[in-house]
Amino acid sequence: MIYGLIRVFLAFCAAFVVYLIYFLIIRPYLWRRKYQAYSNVLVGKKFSPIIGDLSNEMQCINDNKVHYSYYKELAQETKKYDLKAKLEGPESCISIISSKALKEFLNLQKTCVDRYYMRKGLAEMVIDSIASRKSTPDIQQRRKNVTQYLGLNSASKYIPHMIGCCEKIVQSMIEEKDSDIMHYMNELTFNVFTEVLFGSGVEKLVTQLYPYQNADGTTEDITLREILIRVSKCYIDQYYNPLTFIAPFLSISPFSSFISPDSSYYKLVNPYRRDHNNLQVFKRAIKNIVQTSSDTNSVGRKFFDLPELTERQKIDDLVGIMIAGSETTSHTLVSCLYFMSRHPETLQKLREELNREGLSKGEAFVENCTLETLQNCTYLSCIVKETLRLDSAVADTFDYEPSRDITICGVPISKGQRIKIDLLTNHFDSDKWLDPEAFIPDRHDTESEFFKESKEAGKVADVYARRSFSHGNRNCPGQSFALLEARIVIAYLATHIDYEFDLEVENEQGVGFGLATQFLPRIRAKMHGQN
Ligand code: HEM
Repeated sequence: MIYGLIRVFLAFCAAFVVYLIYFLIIRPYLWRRKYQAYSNVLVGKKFSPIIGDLSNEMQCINDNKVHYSYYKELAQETKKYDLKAKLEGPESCISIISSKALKEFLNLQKTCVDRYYMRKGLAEMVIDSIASRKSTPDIQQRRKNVTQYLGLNSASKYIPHMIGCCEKIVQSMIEEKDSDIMHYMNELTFNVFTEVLFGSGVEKLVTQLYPYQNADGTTEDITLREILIRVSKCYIDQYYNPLTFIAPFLSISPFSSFISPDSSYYKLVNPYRRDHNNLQVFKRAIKNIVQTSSDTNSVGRKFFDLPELTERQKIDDLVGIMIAGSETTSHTLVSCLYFMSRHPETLQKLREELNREGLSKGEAFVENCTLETLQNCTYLSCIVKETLRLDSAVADTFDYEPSRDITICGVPISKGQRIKIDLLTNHFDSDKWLDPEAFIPDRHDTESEFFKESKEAGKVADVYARRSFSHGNRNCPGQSFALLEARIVIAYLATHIDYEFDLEVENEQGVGFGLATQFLPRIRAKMHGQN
């Protein structure tokens, strides 16, 4: 009997080893070889089992510095191709690079390309949200709700609230003198969102402390904002954790594709179990905030009152928006401040424009900051656009998949293959942008000298050369909100503070503040115009 059991156990171990060899080495190797045959597909120079082509990303994260800089470095080489065949760990992914490939991809979206049901990284945090689901009519309706509640016209009523959030942050930054700017921008975008989503009177609730389990087993009481930042970072780390790819059954149920995702939470070991528990603390608190908020007109309440959605869908849509909207915007703000600090002439020019439009320090700012005034501030828009071009918060989109075998630019792509849109390479394409690595906001102003110079040099950026918010029927529905918020915050900070970044950071080449960056620069801020 005992020998029988040992034999079964050994047979199981042998089968697992064979599975690992096939899954980690043979399958990725064969996939890579398939695409090496196509001259318009970029395939990594060397085959690295297990980590695949993630080595660049991992190196950047481990070096605790420059993020996405490898996209810039490789852009001139990458842009020669239509597609990139990339191994993310042992998992394969096709990246859409050229404008031609993107056009074909968007065309296929109309018939047979849709979201891939992603169970890793940030998507795993909100598996019942819009972002992880196929484009069924109800998902399209849920996307419309986001644009309707947070689109430009609806969002403009939050301008006074956004300014109020800026006032508080500036006060704290000046009091602290030497401050962690990422932390402050996170706090700012989080505060903006909480009031927009949960209405007035939630401040007490969002400053309340909640238990958070640390990796060392201790429990700490922290705010919801801090939980969201930490949990998001943990889920990004899960994405790069080899266990997530090698043994997915440790983190999600093997039956999740067959049964309702509602029953698929299946966290066997840490960090998956711990991260999941912390996330549930956050979600329960969000539900409680919406249900107990006295403001029945809040966006959160509107989401909650939609009768056709399950409670999980409602919560995941809300939390999804908080993740998609607050971290991306805060990282963009840090980037923008950083570029203006490196190029003081741009900050000076911006201040002159704001001054002309009556946006100066104090009450004048509050009085004059309207949608119309902001729309007159061309240079302000250019600064935000140029920041998004040079340092997009995300390097590629969520995943897509075809429902049948397809070809893009003559390259066959099998049914179910993960596909993403590369969002950065085109931003550094020297055929489309003059001096692409430089921070030149004027390039986005069709009236500017630099724009004319670019045109004369034959560099004209087509619509697909700007990709920060992606394209197609699953692009970012929060674009207007993000751009409005970024313009208000940058205008407010430019008129209210003088600031300096750490010299060490200022002198670093290729600095970036994309989502998984480990860069936490400090700035010294004082009231604008004071000694
Ligand atoms: C600078 C700020 C932002 C950037 C750079 C950004 C970028 C993106 C990108 C690249 C995607 C993926 C699109 C795709 O898969 O093709 C996305 C999706 C999404 N974003 Fe944003 N975003 C930002 C701000 C916001 C804001 C403020 C909101 C909410 C108001 C938001 C809500 C969403 C949602 C809900 C999705 C999923 C859309 C879907 O799957 O249909 N984002 N965003």
